[in-house]
Amino acid sequence: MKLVIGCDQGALELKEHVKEVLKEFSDITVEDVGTYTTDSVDYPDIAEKICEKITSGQADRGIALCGTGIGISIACNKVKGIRAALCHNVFTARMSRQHNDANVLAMGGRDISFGPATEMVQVWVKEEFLGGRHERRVNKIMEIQDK
Ligand SMILES: O=C(CO)[C@H](O)[C@H](O)COP(=O)(O)O
Repeated sequence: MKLVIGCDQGALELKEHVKEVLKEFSDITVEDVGTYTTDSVDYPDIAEKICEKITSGQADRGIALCGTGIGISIACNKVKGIRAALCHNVFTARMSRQHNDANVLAMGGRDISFGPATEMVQVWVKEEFLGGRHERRVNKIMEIQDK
């Protein structure tokens, strides 16, 4: 799986931690689209970079990080084809894959500590979409963006 990851200044340390976690998965490659310093940036710009990688097929899924995860998830969800899930624990991370087929995991660097983030990422990259009734609902979500 090709993963793209990005953050603003509110989640720089969490991004570096998540990249370390992802090194344990030999079948996952990670592209980091920034930001790379503590200088202030605008999270919608990072969201666009992450989503462009996914919608162009250069990445399968993404991890989007800002201070709370809220802004960057809102921005990602403006992009057609993106289902960004702002998750706060292992349960929501798992459900975002099983029920929502989320292709972007959003987390807050000022909210989630490294321990929970480790488990959330480990679960999220491996969990599969269950399909069935959930597929019908996800399809309806995707139809909304075409209205
Ligand atoms: O969480 C965020 C958006 O939802 C941002 O990371 C946060 O607003 C950035 O704040 P600051 O400019 O003070 O670093």
